Amino acid sequence: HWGYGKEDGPSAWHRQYPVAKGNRQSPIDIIPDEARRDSSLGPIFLKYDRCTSLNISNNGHSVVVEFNDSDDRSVIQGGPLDNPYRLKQFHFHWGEKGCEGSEHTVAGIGYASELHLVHWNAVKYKTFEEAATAPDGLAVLGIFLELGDDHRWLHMITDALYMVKFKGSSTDFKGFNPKCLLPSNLHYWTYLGSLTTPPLHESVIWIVLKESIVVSDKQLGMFRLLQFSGEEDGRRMRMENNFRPPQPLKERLVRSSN
Ligand SMILES: COc1cc(C[n+]2ccc3cc(OS(N)(=O)=O)ccc3c2)cc(OC)c1OC
Ligand SMILES: [Zn+2]
Repeated sequence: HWGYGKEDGPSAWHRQYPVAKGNRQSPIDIIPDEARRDSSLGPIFLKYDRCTSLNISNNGHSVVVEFNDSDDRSVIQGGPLDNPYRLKQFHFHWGEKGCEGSEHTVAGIGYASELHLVHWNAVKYKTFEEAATAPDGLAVLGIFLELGDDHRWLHMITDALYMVKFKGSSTDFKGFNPKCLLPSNLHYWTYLGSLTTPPLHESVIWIVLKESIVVSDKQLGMFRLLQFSGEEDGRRMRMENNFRPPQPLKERLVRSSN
């Protein structure tokens, strides 16, 4: 199975997932000076007020909070999107030290972590699975985390991590609204890309926020208490460095909101 180690990590994924060498892979290094400012790109709107979080779980690659996506109660819309996309889950990627851990980089600079809010096009497709294989099926909002003071709301997630320490563990996680994890400014870069983990489907409209949020090293350190491995697995494998490095931009254009 795939992972982030030497043998099963990102450089080996192409063997089982040949699309890893495709033309619209993610993440990428975003170069602000080369992004095209596009006046037709309006603001994005995050309508999360009626969102319903369900559970938090450890899937052996990250910690994931899933939402009820049976109707349009929580959606992202506007910006490069032709219609609303439904929030399905969010998860994080992080490193073992503060200078790397994000998946996207900005002019070669990495952040300590990156939050992905995964949405799917329920107008055109019947299920997440179907959308996940369509070129306009998913919209993932990427938010950079940098180190500084404690984030005032992140404790709501880090306080629950001890309950999902091992791969395959899950627990109720109701009443969490990810709006509290957004930066004050929603200016963004956008480009066409892929899932950053296997199956690496080239089905993602990426929206990466320019402004990062600030979390403390103590808070991020709590994520490193998670394990890649299951409770019964002999070898303990601390969950860290679960990020894919930037992929070739190929013929793509990165656009910038105003
Ligand atoms: C619920 O069924 C699925 C769950 C998942 C779970 N999943 C796997 C990998 C993912 C990678 C993601 O990539 S990222 N890091 O770019 O956000 C986002 C959501 C993901 C969700 C994937 C599927 O097919 C792609 C599924 O349909 C079979
Ligand atoms: Zn991700």
